[in-house]
Amino acid sequence: MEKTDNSIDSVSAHYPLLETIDSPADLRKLPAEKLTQVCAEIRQFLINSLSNNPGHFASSMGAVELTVALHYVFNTPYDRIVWDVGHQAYGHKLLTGRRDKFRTNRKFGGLSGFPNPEESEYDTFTAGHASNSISAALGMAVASALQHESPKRNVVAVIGDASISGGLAFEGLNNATMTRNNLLIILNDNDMSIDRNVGALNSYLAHLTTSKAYNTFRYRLYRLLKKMHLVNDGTKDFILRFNNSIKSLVTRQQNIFEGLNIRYFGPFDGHDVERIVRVLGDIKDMEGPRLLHLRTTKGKGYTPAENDPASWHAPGKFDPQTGNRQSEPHEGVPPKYQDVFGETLLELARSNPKIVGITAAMPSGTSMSIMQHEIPGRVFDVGISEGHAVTFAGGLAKDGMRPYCAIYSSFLQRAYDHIIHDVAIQRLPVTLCLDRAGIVGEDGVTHHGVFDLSYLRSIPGMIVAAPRDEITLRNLLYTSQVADNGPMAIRYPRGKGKNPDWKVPMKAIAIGKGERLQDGSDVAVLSIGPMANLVKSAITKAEADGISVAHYDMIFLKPLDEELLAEVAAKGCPVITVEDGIKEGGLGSAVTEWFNDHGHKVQVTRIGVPDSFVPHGKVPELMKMCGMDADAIHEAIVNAHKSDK
Ligand SMILES: Cc1ncc(C[n+]2csc(CCOP(=O)(O)OP(=O)(O)O)c2C)c(N)n1
Ligand SMILES: CC(=O)[C@@H](O)[C@H](O)COP(=O)(O)O
Ligand SMILES: [Mg+2]
Repeated sequence: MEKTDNSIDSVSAHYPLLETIDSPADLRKLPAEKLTQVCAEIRQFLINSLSNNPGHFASSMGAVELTVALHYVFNTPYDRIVWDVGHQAYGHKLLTGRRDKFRTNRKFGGLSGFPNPEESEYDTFTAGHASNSISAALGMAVASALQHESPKRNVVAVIGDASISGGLAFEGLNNATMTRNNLLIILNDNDMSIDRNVGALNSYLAHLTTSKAYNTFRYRLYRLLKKMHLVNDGTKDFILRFNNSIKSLVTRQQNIFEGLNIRYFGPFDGHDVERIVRVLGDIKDMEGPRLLHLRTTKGKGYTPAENDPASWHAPGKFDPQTGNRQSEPHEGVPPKYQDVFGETLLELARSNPKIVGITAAMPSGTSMSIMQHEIPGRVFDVGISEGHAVTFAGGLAKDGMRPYCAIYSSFLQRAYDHIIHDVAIQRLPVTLCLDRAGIVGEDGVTHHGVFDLSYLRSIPGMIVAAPRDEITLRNLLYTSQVADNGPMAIRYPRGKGKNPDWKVPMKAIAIGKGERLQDGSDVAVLSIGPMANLVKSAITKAEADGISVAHYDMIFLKPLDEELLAEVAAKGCPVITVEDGIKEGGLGSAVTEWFNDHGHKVQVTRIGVPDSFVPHGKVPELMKMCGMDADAIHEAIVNAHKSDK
């Protein structure tokens, strides 16, 4: 495990109460009046630690009180807390025995930046992709009821105001009252996604108020009935309906959750820890699904983050005293791929009025914001709804528009059938722009975009392309709007390219045509995407060893360049395929199948992500671990050459 420079962080600072808490059981020994101090110490710890070893900041800062209250009131880990997305769970990590390891957060071999059941029994479910907590927690609550667990197990889903708008969350809510369960949903409403939160539910939540008088009346009524032993399975529904009618009278609005028969409590101040503890104590033992609505401030307790929560979602290193963030040089530096995408799309949209942009809650992350600023009427932020985003694009394309739908590769996994059913079968000209393709680094196992080549290749009629550099990305984006070729996916990586001078005039690329980058006779390397750069370094080394290597950039995984493959087969030399995706079903598979299907006996070595889930760490560390770095490619060239002799 890598040793971290920890000079100014948590170790040197003093946290008198936090240091006594090695598990939630220690927290529960404290009197409730001490919890405010625990919260303050957690915040200070996060500021000190994350300023030096960066990660997700603002969400965890805003969730401190609810985290402390949950571990204080519930008997974790027996009771389950399911965190949605999981980027707000750093406080939870600190309270559950991982304070001393927090300096390794997001580092290779260190703590995961998200809850991870392999890391701790307190991390009850995989988190990273939004909106799964209600369904997962409901499953756990139902499992507990079916198995008549004793003592009764409480199950809590913690979900943000943006994540609850995802389709999967709605499906969970819809199903929540259909079975016997003891589910509690905590809605952590900070009126923010990563960027501004959007959508009708967001506006609804912003205007949702419940009178104090009503809340007090209901608690008292419930407590009284409980005391009189009148709350049981038979009376529960009646009480709920009675409550709802009173509430409609008092508040003059139908509560959306109560309309679904989920008891609603709130909204309460999510930073008043003692109050949250009291409310949780009151509603903890109620039967049936309940939702507690807490209003919180993203970045709470750190003024720069409160003032600009979007920039402080994951701010990188910063000075804890001033809030100054480490700035990156701009002049003469290669651009980020996302910015090449964003600026090129704007350029194309200026001259093609049919072009529209779609983002699923990631305008900044995908740089769709660039077009959004200049042509807001033609960019749609549809919220966390990758499936809807794709089907919506299908509808737009069906009636004449040219949608560019920019989604992180791993999040697009949520929309697989939408791609097939709502786009590909109808051959609609939707361009899927897959950002963060390949190994992404510190976000880890849930976020690596390594499955897309494989899962898109199997879809009939789908064009699947990956540029090796910024200029090819521009040309592919240009190509996808000049003719109607049906659906096209263009995948590109996280981070920067190589070429500061990328803004050259665009030209169309022939669909399904690769490029010979250099000729050679001993070994042929076929790569796709920016892996071409590593291949180039490996070839330079191999040439120094006296091996003559041909290098082809396939550009398209589908359709395959059959002429190019025939040329390679005719060489009669060993072939190495190189891709930054899972080997099963990707470029290596496609090339092997093609040689086999066309009767060519070619020895193929496949380099790519092995058949396992890749953890978190720096990209070069993970590439090395997967046997995909320049050294591994060089070694494969040398071995292939040897075995051919
Ligand atoms: C399926 C999916 N789409 C997009 C994302 C990227 N993403 C991570 S956090 C986030 C915003 C979450 O907002 P919210 O649920 O309100 O939590 P907050 O950060 O405000 O606490 C988004 C869009 C994701 N993790 N998963
Ligand atoms: C929690 C989440 O899913 C995002 O915040 C993600 O960490 C963003 O990663 P990028 O830094 O690649 O935009
Ligand atoms: Mg939010």
